[in-house]
Amino acid sequence: MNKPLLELKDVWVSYPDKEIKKRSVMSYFKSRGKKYWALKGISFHVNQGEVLGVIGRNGSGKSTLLKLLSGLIAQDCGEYILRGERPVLLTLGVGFQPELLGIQNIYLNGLLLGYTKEEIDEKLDEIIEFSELGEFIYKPVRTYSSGMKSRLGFATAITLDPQILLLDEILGVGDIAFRAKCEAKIKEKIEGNRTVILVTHSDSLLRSICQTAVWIHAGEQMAFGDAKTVAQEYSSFMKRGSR
Ligand SMILES: Nc1ncnc2c1ncn2[C@@H]1O[C@H](COP(=O)(O)OP(=O)(O)OP(=O)(O)O)[C@@H](O)[C@H]1O
Repeated sequence: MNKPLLELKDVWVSYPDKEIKKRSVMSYFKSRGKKYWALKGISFHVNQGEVLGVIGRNGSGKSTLLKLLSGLIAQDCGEYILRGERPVLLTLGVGFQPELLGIQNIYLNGLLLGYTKEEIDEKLDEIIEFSELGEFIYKPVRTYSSGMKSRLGFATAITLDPQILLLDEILGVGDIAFRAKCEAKIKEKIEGNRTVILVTHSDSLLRSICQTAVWIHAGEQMAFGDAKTVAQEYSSFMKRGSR
């Protein structure tokens, strides 16, 4: 059997202590060098062609995990093994220049994701069609709603087809019809042997499109495995209202 495309082994990630700002100047000096651990010992793997869901409450560390996987930040300790191309992170509105037109942002994002102008030219019509933005594609992104930004970002990243796509709550916005279209496109990626890692608050999304899932709570890994089982554990936990 092939080795996983991506593996984390006991990975820890910290930020400078976020409480420092609130304290006095003296306590700032006393606490210099202190760390806030956003991820504490995360271990999981993703195989080629799998869709992995990352679930957890607000502030649990999901975005931090995606930032780590995309190479935006590095772990303090533990191992991150990548046996493929660097994953491409798609977050809502990140990387958009509000004063540029939608179509210019497609090129900007495409280039930032590492594609050439010719590759983007080739896919441009498909991206615009998928986004369903119509004439808005020739308007500045500052005039877009959050749903429209999400359409543009999703259409660009999914059409350019990276080997590993990271989606940060991108499916939580937009109308039901567009969401269904995105889900269908992700399923198409799975059939095309592409790998997707997506962050969500929705256990039903985990059940419908993910094969495996990781549940993170306050930086700690509560579960990793079959998506339906993890979704079940997460929803019972949420119903109990545990903290
Ligand atoms: N740049 C940063 N500096 C300091 N602390 C940070 C930074 N970014 C995130 N954190 C903290 O790390 C923790 C995890 O944040 P993260 O954004 O990864 O959570 P999340 O699960 O994605 O949350 P949400 O669901 O609300 O988007 C939070 O307590 C957050 O305040």
